[in-house]
Amino acid sequence: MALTIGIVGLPNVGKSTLFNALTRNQVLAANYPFATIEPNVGVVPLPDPRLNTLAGIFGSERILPATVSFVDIAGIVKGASEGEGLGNKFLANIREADAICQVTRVFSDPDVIRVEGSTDAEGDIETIATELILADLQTLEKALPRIEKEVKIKKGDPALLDAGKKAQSILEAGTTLFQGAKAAGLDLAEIASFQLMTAKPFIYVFNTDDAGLADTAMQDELRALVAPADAIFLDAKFESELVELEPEEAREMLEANGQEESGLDQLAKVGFHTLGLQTYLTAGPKESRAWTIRTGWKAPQAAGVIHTDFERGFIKAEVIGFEDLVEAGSVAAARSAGKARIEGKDYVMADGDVVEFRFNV
Ligand SMILES: Nc1ncnc2c1ncn2[C@@H]1O[C@H](COP(=O)(O)OP(=O)(O)OP(=O)(O)O)[C@@H](O)[C@H]1O
Ligand SMILES: [Mg+2]
Repeated sequence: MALTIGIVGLPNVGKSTLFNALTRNQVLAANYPFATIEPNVGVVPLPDPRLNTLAGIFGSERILPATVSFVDIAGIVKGASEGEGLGNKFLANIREADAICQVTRVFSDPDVIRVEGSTDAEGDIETIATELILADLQTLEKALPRIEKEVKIKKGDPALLDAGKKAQSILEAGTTLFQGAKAAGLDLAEIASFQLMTAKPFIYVFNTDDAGLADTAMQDELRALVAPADAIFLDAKFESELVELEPEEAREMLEANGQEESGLDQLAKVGFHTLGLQTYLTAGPKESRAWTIRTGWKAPQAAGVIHTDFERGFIKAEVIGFEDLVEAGSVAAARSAGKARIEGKDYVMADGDVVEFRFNV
């Protein structure tokens, strides 16, 4: 499962700077609006120290972490739905994303230009939300009449039409679908095929500076503003410098800055949390590898991520919890300590399960 996160925000707020830090890339990040025109896509391995431990136990030749793709697009301005700035057609590049990461400026550097109409974080968040709502409305205005016609000649799905109309009225009231669906009795799964932007889970990244990282009162305020969505506070410029350093140096820099973990690692974790994802692990002499699944998935479904044959021919799984395996020191020792469990098709996977699937082909 390739997890994709689309990055949105006003122009010149640090989206590409964040993207570069995330992907160790060198796309143009510059102090003028609309530096980004064409989208940038980058794949980021998800840091997981458990894989190094497993590779040690199994003598694995290589490590394959789970990955997250990030898509950095142009900035959106007020009126984008009517063609202001670069318009909003470029949003198509994040239609298929699993989640949206909204970058909001809270750093104060007066040398970095704010686009017209941008004043504070709250106003900026509202501008972006409004433009995404308008873009979704445009999508529905195109799609619904077509479905309506199909339904009339008994070719379309009336339930889809109903769900689409419900979505339309939520959006017309100025609410994002993610926030408004539940109260309106709309199941987001029913409108998945429209690929609406505001139906996706949101993660808010507040791009700040040293002063902001230390200002917990400001952080609490912004966190409350976007709750129940997750909020992350990081200095994208600092993060992009951090990734240039050797890991040891980077750790020292972080410590000197009073941070336990880089903003990027936080973002990866929060992304997983927001999307209800977790990883399970496989290991052997060839490779130690992490696999991304949804929380609550059962063993056969999890096996299907490796290969569809694994799901179809699933017999059972031998499962050892990561901590148990480390404590025992080897699979054989874990087995004799009774820590290796044979699980059937109804087993609900836990994060950090080390698994070997048995299947028929
Ligand atoms: N935390 C920060 N503190 C100070 N300056 C920053 C910070 N983050 C980014 N910047 C600066 O802000 C400017 C704009 O950054 P960037 O190009 O990443 O923005 P963007 O959102 O991608 O803009 P666009 O929509 O035009 O592509 C750059 O000069 C960058 O160095
Ligand atoms: Mg950019």
